[in-house]
Amino acid sequence: MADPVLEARNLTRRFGGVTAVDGMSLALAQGEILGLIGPNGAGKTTMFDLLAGSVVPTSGSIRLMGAEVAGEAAHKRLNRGMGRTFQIPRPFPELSLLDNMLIARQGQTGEGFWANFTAPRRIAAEERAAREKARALLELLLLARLANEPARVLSGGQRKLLELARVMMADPQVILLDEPAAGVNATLLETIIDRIRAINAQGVTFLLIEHNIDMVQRLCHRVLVMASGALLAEGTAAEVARDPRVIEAYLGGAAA
Ligand SMILES: Nc1ncnc2c1ncn2[C@@H]1O[C@H](COP(=O)(O)OP(=O)(O)OP(=O)(O)O)[C@@H](O)[C@H]1O
Repeated sequence: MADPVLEARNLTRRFGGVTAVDGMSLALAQGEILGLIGPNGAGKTTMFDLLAGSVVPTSGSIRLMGAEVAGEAAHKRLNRGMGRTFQIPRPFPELSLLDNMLIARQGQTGEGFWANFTAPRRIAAEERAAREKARALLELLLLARLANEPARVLSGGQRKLLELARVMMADPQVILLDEPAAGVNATLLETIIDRIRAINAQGVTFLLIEHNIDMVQRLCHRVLVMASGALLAEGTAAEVARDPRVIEAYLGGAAA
């Protein structure tokens, strides 16, 4: 693969005596939607946390847009152009959607104490631009009519949309999605699939871990299957679904 945006090589993570991720490698091509699936306990969440920076690898390398980031904190990866969502989004419940969006903003001039005195006009212009961007993203994620409502009124699926909008405030080139279908009703699931496609069409690359195979089949260009901390199979959703090793891994997991 030419210049992957994100590449993990031989990643291993041990927790005491348990090897959750065991020499796993993957590469994410610019513009693709890659799915990461596997039976319970396969190591998907740990792999995701390693890529996102919330867990440090025991060994191995992670390159983001060519730079080694394995030892770097999650917020630094956001500055480098990679954002993540959480399986259970936790917006500030009493703040409006718009304010939740503005809080997600990073590195604005107004954050520096002296800037308030030395560059008031620049700060005002930045705030106006951020507000416009937040409104445009709420529009893109179909939440514009709720912009001034407190986040607590949102359903599980709408929270996922808000979280995606918040991540987009940082203009990421890569977004890691942690179970975007979990806790989402069928109608909103369609909206989420449609919006991920729309964002992907703008050039954003996605990696998602997901148990909802229907969503994976419809969304992902390519799928990796993990089992026992390592890569078991790779292909389109249809290819991996008929792979006997994959069927065996899922059945084995179900029987355990
Ligand atoms: N913090 C931890 N401490 C000890 N063991 C852990 C820890 N995190 C994960 N594990 C173990 O590592 C293995 C992989 O877990 P992980 O959660 O990554 O799998 P998963 O594929 O995401 O599973 P699921 O689909 O059930 O969420 C499991 O055996 C799990 O018990």
